[in-house]
Amino acid sequence: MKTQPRHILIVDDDPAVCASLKLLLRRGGYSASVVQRPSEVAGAVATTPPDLVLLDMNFSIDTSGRQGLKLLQLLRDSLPGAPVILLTAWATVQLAVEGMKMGASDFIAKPWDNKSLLSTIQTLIGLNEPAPNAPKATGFDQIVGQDSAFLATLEVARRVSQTDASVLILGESGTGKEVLAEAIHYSSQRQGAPFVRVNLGGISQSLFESEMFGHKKGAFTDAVADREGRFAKADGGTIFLDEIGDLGLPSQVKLLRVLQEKTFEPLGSSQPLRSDCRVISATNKNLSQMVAEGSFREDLYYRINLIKLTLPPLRERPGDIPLLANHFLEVFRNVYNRPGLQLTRGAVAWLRSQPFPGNIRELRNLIERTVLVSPEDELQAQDFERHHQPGGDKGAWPQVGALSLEEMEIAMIQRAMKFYDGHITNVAAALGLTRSALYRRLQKYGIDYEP
Ligand SMILES: Nc1ncnc2c1ncn2[C@@H]1O[C@H](COP(=O)(O)OP(=O)(O)OP(=O)(O)O)[C@@H](O)[C@H]1O
Repeated sequence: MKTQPRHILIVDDDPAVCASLKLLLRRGGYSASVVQRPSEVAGAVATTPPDLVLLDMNFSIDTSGRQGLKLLQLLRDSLPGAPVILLTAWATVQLAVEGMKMGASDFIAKPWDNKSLLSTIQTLIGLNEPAPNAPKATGFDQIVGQDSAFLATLEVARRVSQTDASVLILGESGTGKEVLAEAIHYSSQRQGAPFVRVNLGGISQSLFESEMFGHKKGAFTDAVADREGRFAKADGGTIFLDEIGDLGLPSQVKLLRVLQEKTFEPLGSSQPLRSDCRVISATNKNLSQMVAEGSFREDLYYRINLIKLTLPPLRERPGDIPLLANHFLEVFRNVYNRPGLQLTRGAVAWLRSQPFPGNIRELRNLIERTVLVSPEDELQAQDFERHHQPGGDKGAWPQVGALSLEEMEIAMIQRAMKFYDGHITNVAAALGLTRSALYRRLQKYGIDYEP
């Protein structure tokens, strides 16, 4: 059975823009029609309801953009289900933001990039269609969970993995944001190209440009050689912008420009480079609140979240705890070569009852710690209780610069010695050391112990 091509309406008063968009869309397999006068939009929509609308925001009769917003309102009222993409000039990004608030799906700055415009259209139209019976993508195999809200999020992630749509993943620390970003990448067409993770919370403002865009030798005092930035490394693949909520305002504007224009200049070079990379961002911050408070740019917020995926905290899906616990136990059976490892029913019930503020990471770490220090293969509730440090996996690290590595090592050994009442075998196992390596350190740092 041959399916009808999807229909797209172009609303723009510039005949040259209309002609080139129409050609592009037809080549992309869509049917397209054009309306150049605002007064004709309602009629065109009524005659052939489009699946998607491309709407210019800068009509020459009204440079303020009001005309565009009025048309957007009309389209939202008459075609509530059809996505609208706004076409704007770079200088009028604020206008696009207003449009997004009124329900537009995305905005594209003129001059647009053909490939990314087609990919945005494909994504938005695809989201409105029933789920395809495509085989499940392999990148998702390692993701465990049955909770219905969680599965709904995974389903959207699976669908968008096949597109180049920008994705924003929200969720508390340890809920699996990075795992999900990787799954999207490894089940996309880009799976053969790099997945480049950047922890934006860990990059100082002064290093942002050199880290992201690279630099030429001599661009600044320490630039002793050319250096490739993260955007160049991610070319053809996916860039994962982790902790994007921690990015300072001056860096936000630099990032927005690259995402908008898909080009960047390494420091010390005037030669712009192109990066064809898919952008996935993540944060545990409340970005919309940050936008309201002015600490996160609204235009950047809309640029990165064509698709927003929210991962629930583990305490909201306690039914998944037994599944995850058994999954991790299987991992550690293999890693530590202990095929007999088992969880008692009591242990599963106890794990289920815990709030796990550090989410899945905390659960995983607790299981690993308990496996490491328990001589028995059958793990009981008490074994877990003993090694549980509620919230201890979340934010327990000292500030950068507060301690040297050596000081941290000493503090950790002292803590473990106290925790196990000086029981050397347990302390060594908990720290991942052999007994003799632990003795060497105890002597080196002058920590008291009973031989
Ligand atoms: N659904 C899941 N199934 C199996 N393992 C998971 C799942 N979600 C998370 N994990 C595991 O939990 C740990 C934490 O996950 P991840 O690093 O993706 O979290 P995060 O949300 O990115 O955390 P942060 O915000 O602190 O960077 C990892 O070891 C990961 O393998």
